[in-house]
Parts: sequence; C-alpha cells; structure tokens
Amino acid sequence: MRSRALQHIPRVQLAPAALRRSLPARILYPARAMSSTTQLRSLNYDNINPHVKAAKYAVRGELAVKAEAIRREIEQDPSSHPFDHVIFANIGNPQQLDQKPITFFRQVLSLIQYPDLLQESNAEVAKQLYPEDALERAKWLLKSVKSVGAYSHSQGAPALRDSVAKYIEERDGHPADPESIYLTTGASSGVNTLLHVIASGPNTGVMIPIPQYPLYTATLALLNAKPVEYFLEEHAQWSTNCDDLYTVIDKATSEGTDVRCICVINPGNPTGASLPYNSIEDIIKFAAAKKLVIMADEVYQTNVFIGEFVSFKKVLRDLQKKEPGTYDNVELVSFHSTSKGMVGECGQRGGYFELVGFDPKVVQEIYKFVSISLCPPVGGQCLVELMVNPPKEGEPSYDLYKKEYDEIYNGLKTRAYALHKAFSEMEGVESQDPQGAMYMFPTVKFPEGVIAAAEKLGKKPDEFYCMELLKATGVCVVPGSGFGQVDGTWHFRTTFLAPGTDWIGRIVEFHKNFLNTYGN
Ligand SMILES: Cc1ncc(COP(=O)(O)O)c(C=O)c1O
Repeated sequence: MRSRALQHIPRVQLAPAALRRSLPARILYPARAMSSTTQLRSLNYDNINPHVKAAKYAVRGELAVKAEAIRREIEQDPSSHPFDHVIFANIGNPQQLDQKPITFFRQVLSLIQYPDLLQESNAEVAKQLYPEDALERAKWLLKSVKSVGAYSHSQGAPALRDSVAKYIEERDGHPADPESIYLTTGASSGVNTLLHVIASGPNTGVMIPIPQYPLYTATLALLNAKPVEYFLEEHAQWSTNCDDLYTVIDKATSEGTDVRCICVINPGNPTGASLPYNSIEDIIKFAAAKKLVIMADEVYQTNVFIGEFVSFKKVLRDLQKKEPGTYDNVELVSFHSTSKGMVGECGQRGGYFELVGFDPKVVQEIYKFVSISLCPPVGGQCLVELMVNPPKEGEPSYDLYKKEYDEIYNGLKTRAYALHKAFSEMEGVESQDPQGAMYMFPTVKFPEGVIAAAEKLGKKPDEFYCMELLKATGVCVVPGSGFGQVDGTWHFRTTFLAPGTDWIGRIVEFHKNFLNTYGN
C-alpha cells in the first residue's frame, strides 16, 4: 500500500533514478501530474489571485513571446527564418533598438558606481577619461546620496528632488515644491502608487483614454477597480472630445460607479497625439466640475514633433491665476520618466511624480505607501537628476550632449515620417500625422477574406495580421486590440525606434502579399 504522501505521485516518478533518466518526459510527468492543479503544491491556476489572471498586458503578450522564440531559433540556426533578426517594434525600448545612451549620463553614472575613480590618487587617470563637469557632477551626486548602494529617503534624495523642482519651474514658469515630488522606479511605479491609493473597492471608476497604454487597464484589473473608457477621436488626430467626457462620466455615475479620476496620456501612447493648450484647459475644467483627480502621464514630453508640449501643471497654475479660487482644489499628479525622450534609459528605472492640490492626510498615506517599498533605485534617481539638469551651454560636455540629443531626436522624426509615408501607400491603411511619442497606430481595413481566415484560427483579424507579419518579416508589432479600439475597426501599434528604414519596406511588401493571399 502506498503511503498517503505518495499517492499523488505517478508511479513512474518513483522508479529508480537510472530508469527515470531514460524515460521521456511525457511518460514521467503525465499531463495530470504536470498541470498546475497538482495537489503537491499550494498554488494552482484555480486558487491564485483572480485579479492577476484578469490583467492583460498586450505589449509583452503572445506576439512578444513568439518574437523571442524566433530570435532564439535564429541564434541557433541563422537559416531557420526568411530574415536574419527580429525587430522588437512592440515596445518603446530605445536602447534595445540601438539608440545610443547619452555619453554625459553614462560617464556620471559610471563614476557614481565606481567612486574610487574620484579619489585623489586616481585624479590623473580620471582626468584622461572624463570631462571636468562629469567629475564634478558625480562628486555632487555622491555627496547628495552618499552611495548608490545605500537606501535613500523613500521619496527620493532631497537634493535630487530640488533639481526636479527647478526643472519644472523653468519648464512651466510656475514654482514647484520639492516636498511634493516623489522619485520613482520608472513612471510605472508612480502610476501603480496612485491607482492603489485611488481604488477603494470594485465600485471605484477611473476614466482612461481608448486607445490607452495597457498599464492602466492592467493595474485597474489587479486592483479590481473599473476602467471608465473615453474614446479618442481618430479622425481628428486622436484628439480628446471634451463634451464626450461629460457624457461618459454621467453614464458611469448613473450606473452606480464612483468615478474618481481621469487619466490622460500626453503625448499619447499608442496614438502619439499631443494635446493643445485649450484641450488641457477643458480637461482641467471638466475635472474641477466633476471633482476628479487628474493623472497626467507626461513621459513623452520631449518626444514632440508637431507643436509644443504643454504640461497640465502649467495650465492648472495659469487657470488658478486667471480665476482665483475656482481651481484651488483640483488634484493633479503628473508623471515623468527617464525611459523615453532622448534619454531612453528604460532599464535604469528612473522617474518621478509631482502632486498638486492633494489633501495632506492623503499625501501622508501616499508617502506611507511608497515607503513600504523603501526607495526607488538610487542610480535611477541620479539619472533623473541628470535628465532634468543636463550640461548647459559653455560647459565642457555641452556640445557633445547637444549633438547626441539632436541626432536621436532627428532620427526618431525621420523614421516617424518614413513610416507615415509607407502607411499612406499601403492599401486599406491610414495613419494620422506623426505628432510625437514613439509610436504610430495606423488603422487597417481588412477584407472579408482576412476576417474569415482569422476567425477560423480563433483570432481577431488584427492579431492574425500581426502574427503573420512577425512570421514573414521578423517585425514584431502589437495588435490594436491590446490598447482598445472602436468596435469593428482594426489597428496595430509600431514604434519607430528601429534603426534604418529597410524594415519599413518589409512591412509594405508583407502587406501586399497578405492581401493577395487573403484578400477575397
Ligand atoms: C504612456 C506610458 N506611461 C508610462 C510608461 C512606463 O514607463 P516607465 O519605464 O517609466 O515605467 C510607458 C512605457 O512605455 C508609457 O508608454
């Protein structure tokens, strides 16, 4: 008789080790024993947090997994696919796509990681390797944080927050308070913090733009709170229709949802749209009228090709000045990051948020929440300082910094326009002007044949299209369904980060062949 403990283990697993080594895995671990519902473990698919299972995050979904598998296949056998490398255009990951880090930033980061180079005894070597301003900045940063290996204040090192406040002041022409600034582990952790504090139960509603960056819907799913969708207007360059916001909130409220917040992504992901001053003003007025927190995701603030970036903070302060008293209680949180822009250091996980107009007792809870994670990475905090306080004209590193910055900016712009031109020449494809961010989100009209072929595979047409594109060209993009789209319309999102324009030609060629194959 087998003991109770052994009853769940297939007999073959109890076979001698030598025999087990010779048996194939499918015999050793039959499906039932391998499934995550095995009673040998505490966790199985059916008993884990259902909200984790409910969360969707398409930019790292099925297509990204397949793209990685193809990349590995090519590594092992370069002739295994009709292309020699995969282009990860599915995610805004600049340096994975060969964007060079800004030299000054890396010089300073390398010094703060290896401070021995700043010792007097190494002064001669250091002088040969580093410009004077990089050495000075590294010394100052180390004085401010002591060591990148030490925890900092949970809100971020005070001297670095002073620099962020100065940057915001210069950008907006209004003062900023370092005590209201929180350095974060990328913008994602800031968004996560605020949504945790805002979501108090399944009835909490948060207005999110559609299409949106799925961080928002995924986090709301984790928190079991409700996304309240407002649709951006594709025909008008993905603009925000303010009248529509009133209709959307009134409907949600009448259905019993406690709507507390509106999220705005400006410039937009995936749309790239930049909000003009008057739209921001309208959104602030709407938030004031409906007593909503504004979450302004401004991580693409320097990725603007048409017009100028205007921050929510600036417009709010302008309004408060113009109409004293009316907007005093507007609660605004604005996010920024070292991941995007010309910095593109998303692996370093730097970012910040600024709070304006929040109740002091709520602020205390936000502080407690961030302090539970101790502090954001101190190296990332230093990079935030470098981003907001880059070399100035006349300083030794300025010319190189400006050259590198401009090259990255112009490269992005050139590729955005090349993609736009390519899309305009593809049958059934239409894309709005590339205004900013790092993405294009064209719409694709699929003929019946495509829709039927996708249905047969149990896929949505845009998912089918993107998978076929990946398999034929190695270009990995994300189906529009991962961001949300008007029913019956189909899109895909691609970054314009990949170097060169050859891959754009590959998309055009694929599209032609795809329509020839499935067009009828
Ligand atoms: C709109 C938007 N917000 C936030 C993030 C997260 O950025 P981070 O790397 O700073 O966490 C991204 C990343 O792509 C994004 O597109």
